[in-house]
Amino acid sequence: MVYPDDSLTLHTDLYQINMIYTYWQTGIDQQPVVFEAYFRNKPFNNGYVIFAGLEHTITYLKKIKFSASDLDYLRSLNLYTAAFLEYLAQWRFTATLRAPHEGEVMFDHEPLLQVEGPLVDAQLLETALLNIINFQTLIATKASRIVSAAKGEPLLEFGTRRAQELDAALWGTRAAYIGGFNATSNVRAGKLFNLPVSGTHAHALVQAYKNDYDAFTAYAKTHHNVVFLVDTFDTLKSGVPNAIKVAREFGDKINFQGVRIDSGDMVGLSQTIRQELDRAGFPNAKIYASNDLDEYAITNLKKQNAKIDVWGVGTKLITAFDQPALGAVYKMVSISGDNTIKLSDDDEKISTPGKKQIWRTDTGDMLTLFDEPGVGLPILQDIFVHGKQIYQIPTAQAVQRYAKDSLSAIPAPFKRIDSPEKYSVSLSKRLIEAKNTTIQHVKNMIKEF
Ligand SMILES: Nc1ncnc2c1ncn2[C@@H]1O[C@H](COP(=O)(O)OP(=O)(O)OP(=O)(O)O)[C@@H](O)[C@H]1O
Ligand SMILES: O=P(O)(O)OC[C@H]1O[C@H](OP(=O)(O)OP(=O)(O)O)[C@H](O)[C@@H]1O
Ligand SMILES: O=C(O)c1cccnc1
Repeated sequence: MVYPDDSLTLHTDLYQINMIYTYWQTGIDQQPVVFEAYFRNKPFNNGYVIFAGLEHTITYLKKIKFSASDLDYLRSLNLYTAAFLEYLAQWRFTATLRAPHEGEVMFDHEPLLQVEGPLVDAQLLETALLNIINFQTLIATKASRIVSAAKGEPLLEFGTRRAQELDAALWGTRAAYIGGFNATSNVRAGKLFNLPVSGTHAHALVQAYKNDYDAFTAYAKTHHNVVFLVDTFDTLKSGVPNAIKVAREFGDKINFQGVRIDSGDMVGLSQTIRQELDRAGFPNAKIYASNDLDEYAITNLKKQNAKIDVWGVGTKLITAFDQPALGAVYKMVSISGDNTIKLSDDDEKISTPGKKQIWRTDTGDMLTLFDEPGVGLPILQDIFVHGKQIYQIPTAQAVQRYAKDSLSAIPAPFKRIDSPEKYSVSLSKRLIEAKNTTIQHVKNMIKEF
């Protein structure tokens, strides 16, 4: 079924709407609250994350309201009164959203998003906000690790065919770009986000012409800046010699860029291919490689002195193969000016109450109460104020640059992809006091009950 007025407003869990119904019936839906999103464990045992998802968050919030078909659908559930549906029809987003710059380096327990406003607004948004930032931050972080392993060599994002459906491919490749990838093979992502697009050709081209020579010749006749895929039948006996033959025959006409290998022993093959290309007079031709690559495979291949210049990475990046979810949660930290907390037997899971700010200094980050004076750079900034967008979305290029600069300000030991040192994130004295007071307060409440 396609609804002409479909919206993302119902992209939420049913329980959010059920809670809003209760808040509304009991008259607390407009109480001022603050919710914050944060994660407890850094993914991939990495030392940091790259915050991503802000652009999608903004486009989601800009359009959020219940459409006629949204309301018809809710009516069909027979869970709510007509008066409540009318209330939803009139509802508009009026909260304030704070977030770090997209591309900012962030750490566990730091607010990635802060929503301040009516309880109804903050509650409705939880699911979609977490859905967006959990995925994109995860992929940008994975990309950043792969970029670190490639040590400045170009990285192409090839993951669309293996991504978890269309949206994940699209926003995932943008996140990969923020994390430092140079280009994507996804043409729609190129169009929508103005990302550089790039690509070679597949085995099908060689199969279609039945042999390497005819395939490369046909491709060379129709393209400039060509990269030939040389491993369809036999890399060294057919693919590489025919690539060289065609490159020589076409000369300047095709601006031969190099060859891609996608199977076999990438170390031995790349070393031999390098010698062959050099000997044939193509010392500037590059060797592209792809095939289940990630930061570990790239590190391993480099250690073995593989002669690879350009890395194509798909599946393991776009699916965050070794850790498919970032566990950011979204917790209420204050209601009607009172700090509030979620207790747990597990100390790690006790939330830190109060609306917060993050301050970055040379010696680490400090979380303070929002209005407390801090030292260093404040990380959370206003994105929407009372429902109005005040932050302009930068270009993807600017976000990528921001991520690079943000990362270069963090000392190397915290950025190792293997066993990084733990970056210091501390709580201010006032925040610790607020936490202890709130815990004591809740314990007294339980005792009285
Ligand atoms: N010399 C090497 N050292 C370490 N890893 C390598 C080396 N050569 C290839 N790899 C990596 O090993 C993995 C396994 O490759 P595998 O042998 O399954 O591929 P293949 O059989 O050659 O190709 P395919 O099955 O895709 O046609 C790939 O991720 C590849 O990038
Ligand atoms: O390996 P990835 O990191 O996911 O990169 C994308 C892969 O997509 C293509 O393969 P294709 O779908 O043709 O399958 P293949 O594995 O048989 O080459 C390409 O040749 C890469 O191998
Ligand atoms: O352009 C390529 O080489 C490419 C694109 C998508 C997937 N694998 C390879």
